[in-house]
Amino acid sequence: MNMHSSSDISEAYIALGANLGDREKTLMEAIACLEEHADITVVRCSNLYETDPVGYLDQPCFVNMVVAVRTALHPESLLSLMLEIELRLGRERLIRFGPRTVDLDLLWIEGREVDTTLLTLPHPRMFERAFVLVPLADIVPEEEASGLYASLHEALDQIEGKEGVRFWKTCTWHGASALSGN
Ligand SMILES: Nc1ncnc2c1ncn2[C@@H]1O[C@H](COP(=O)(O)OP(=O)(O)OP(=O)(O)O)[C@@H](O)[C@H]1O
Ligand SMILES: Nc1nc2c(c(=O)[nH]1)N=C(CO)CN2
Repeated sequence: MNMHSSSDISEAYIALGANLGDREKTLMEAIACLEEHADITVVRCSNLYETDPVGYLDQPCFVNMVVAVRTALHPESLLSLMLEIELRLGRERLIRFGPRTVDLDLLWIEGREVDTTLLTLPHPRMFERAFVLVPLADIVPEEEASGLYASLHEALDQIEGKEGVRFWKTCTWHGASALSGN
């Protein structure tokens, strides 16, 4: 039995990044893993951007994107699923801000502010990062009630480093069947 009523469902934004291996394939696999979960529906995907590394410079360019999901999961459960997906896809934590097969960051959940040792929402560095804001702007609707649209565009107007974020490809995500070939 589904224990969640539709009023428990909120929209969440998740940033994805990869700079090792087949970056696009890994990002599509990460989206498939999210969608596989019974309580998550991926509703929008940004374009894919190739981005210069920020923070730790001696590493390959990243591919970054953002997805919007609708979910009945609590924020902490969503985060632990995201960490599990990173591990499943081969992520190792070696250098802070360093190279990674895949990274999933929980950016924003409508109406939720969290500040615990495991989770901070909104993500504390999201408004400083062009590699997050540019793809996020692809998929946040202007009528977004929470004010995210306004905050994001205000930050985007002022932020430096947008030239390090280059459109690469449109997203080819068309549901899990697209990956399995079914
Ligand atoms: N909003 C959030 N999204 C993802 N992780 C978060 C968030 N808030 C707190 N964390 C915590 O941060 C820890 C480290 O995350 P991670 O290794 O992905 O950091 P990072 O990618 O190196 O740096 P950054 O967080 O700046 O992207 C996670 O284990 C998680 O508990
Ligand atoms: N361009 C880019 N740079 C980064 C990224 C990322 O996803 N893209 N992630 C980091 C770790 O949080 C550190 N630096």
